Amino acid sequence: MLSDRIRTDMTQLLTLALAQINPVVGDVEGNARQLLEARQQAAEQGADLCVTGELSLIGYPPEDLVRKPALMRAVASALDMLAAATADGGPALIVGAPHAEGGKLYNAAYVLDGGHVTGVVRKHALPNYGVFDELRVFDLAPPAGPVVIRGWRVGLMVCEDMWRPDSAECLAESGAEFLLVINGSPYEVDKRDQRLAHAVARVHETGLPLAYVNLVGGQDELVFDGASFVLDRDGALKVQAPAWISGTTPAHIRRTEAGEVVAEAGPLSPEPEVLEAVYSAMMLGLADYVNKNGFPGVVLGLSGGIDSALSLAVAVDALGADRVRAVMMPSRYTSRDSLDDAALCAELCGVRLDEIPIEPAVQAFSTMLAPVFGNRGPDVTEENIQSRIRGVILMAMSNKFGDMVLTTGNKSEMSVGYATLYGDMCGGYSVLKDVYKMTVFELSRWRNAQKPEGALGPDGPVMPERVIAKPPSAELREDQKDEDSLPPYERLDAILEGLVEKELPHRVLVEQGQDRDEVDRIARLLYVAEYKRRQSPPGVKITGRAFGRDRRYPITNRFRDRA
Ligand SMILES: Nc1ncnc2c1ncn2[C@@H]1O[C@H](COP(=O)(O)OP(=O)(O)OC[C@H]2O[C@@H]([n+]3cccc(C(=O)O)c3)[C@H](O)[C@@H]2O)[C@@H](O)[C@H]1O
Ligand SMILES: Nc1ncnc2c1ncn2[C@@H]1O[C@H](COP(=O)(O)OP(=O)(O)OP(=O)(O)O)[C@@H](O)[C@H]1O
Ligand SMILES: NC(=O)CC[C@H](N)C(=O)O
Repeated sequence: MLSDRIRTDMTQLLTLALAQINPVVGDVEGNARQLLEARQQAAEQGADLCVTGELSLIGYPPEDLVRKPALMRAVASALDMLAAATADGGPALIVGAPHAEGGKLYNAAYVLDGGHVTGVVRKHALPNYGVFDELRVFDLAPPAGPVVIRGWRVGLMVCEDMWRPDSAECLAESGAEFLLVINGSPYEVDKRDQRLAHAVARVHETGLPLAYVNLVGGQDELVFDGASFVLDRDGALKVQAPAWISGTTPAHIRRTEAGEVVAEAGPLSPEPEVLEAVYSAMMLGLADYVNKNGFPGVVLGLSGGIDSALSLAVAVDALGADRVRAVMMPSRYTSRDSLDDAALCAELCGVRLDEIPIEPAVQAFSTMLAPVFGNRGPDVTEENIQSRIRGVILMAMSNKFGDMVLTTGNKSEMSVGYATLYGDMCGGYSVLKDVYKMTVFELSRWRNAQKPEGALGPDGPVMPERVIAKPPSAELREDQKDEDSLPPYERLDAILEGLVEKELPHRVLVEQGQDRDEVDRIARLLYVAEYKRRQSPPGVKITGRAFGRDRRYPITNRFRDRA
């Protein structure tokens, strides 16, 4: 190790390994093994310092788990083991872990080197907005000075610390040579631009290079996209690690003869385009949910419609065709086209398709309920019974074979409550929950034209063109079309975009060309459907206003926006 240090000092070069690991929340031993593997890779790349993401030892976000004394005991023994492992002369290791001190609990970065803990930096800025609730479980620490690692004064920060100026300012004033940020930053559309904007601002304020290391992988609704990077002291992007995959990317920080510290050019992975990123988030979110929770695979209802066709494609790409099974459950309203389209989707994706007609169950319920319903005519009750029968069948398949039910509702439907409680809403997880119907069309066209990196599904199309082109229908009554109950999806999604994503007053939407009555009606449906959303399964967060933690409204709520 001594010879390594001398080499580093002589060349004035610090080699970092930006290690994107995929921890499982609560699996301290398994995560510690991943940290050792990352450090091994870093050693093979000749790194002096292996850097991992925020709370890499316990997974992020740990929520109330972090307050369990038994978890903290497991953390302490894992840190002892990891510190001891650094006595071998290999790279120093930065691990994200909770840190208890003076009766308080901090979200911290540990520096392990030469067999010891050589530094602990506590997070100063705790995010408490959107999906984050860190003030609930962690205490705030004052901004800190740099930590010395292998003769370098490193400005170490934890995630949100980079999103405000004070930590970086304090580090620069107290002599940091470069900024190093460990992150648990979940993906959302445009998130990369947000991160870069904050990182560039910190670089410009301090004149220091900045290295940013993120986690990768799915944790319930959140998906961490990796995409770690390094900026030079002028804000130029010098290293870009790949999005969506675990692995270790080398980066070099150099002291020049003029006494400046610069980031050297290294690997630059291309930035995925928006649809590819959204699709990758859905794949990784589902794969990690299913695998980390120990399901053999998933089962879903395949109707011949676009939502279940796209959900099937994502599942096959994420898990492989042999871990996905589909069920067509025709009723008297199911068209020949729907039967054919479902069969074609299953064939294109290479999955097993079972057919279970629901008519016998529909008849049985009709007979059973007739004495109570008396002479009341058919209405939405009978529509929902069909949807619920399908839910019962899928849950029975899940119970019998162990596969998790993949629910298929999209954000447009979940916004206005166009789904049946305990019917098509039943299931364990959803990949479309946070994408509007118009995006479902775009994603389907996109996936038919290309296969994303890492996908396990077919090279060619995943659904016949007709599934994308035909008018959406729930087929719960004769000739039913979604547009009988809802505005066309172009209009519906534009209104929802305004109401949900941008929280615009109705007046502004009307100024943008929307119809006042339609906006008021959709807003009412949005408020009224809150009860359904509270009972809906979790699903991949894609937008900045995912239903659930990002957007919290009361269920019991008489407010109506008149502005
Ligand atoms: N505030 C509240 N808190 C708790 N529970 C509340 C509630 N308000 C109603 N409820 C309960 O919810 C029930 C109504 O909800 P629910 O039974 O789901 O039924 P509902 O929302 O009335 O009907 C479902 C709608 O979704 C459409 N759909 C169904 C299936 C698939 C698709 C599709 O295209 O994907 C569309 C269907 O055509 C129909 O228009 C009430 O009878 C009541 O029991
Ligand atoms: N005939 C069917 N066979 C199998 N599953 C069905 C059938 N009809 C509906 N489902 C399941 O219920 C979900 C809701 O479907 P529905 O057809 O009512 O509306 P949708 O939101 O337009 O969905 P899709 O575009 O998949 O048809 C479907 O995605 C599917 O999982
Ligand atoms: N874990 C964090 O502190 C994350 C918060 C930060 N704003 C982000 O999304 O990247």
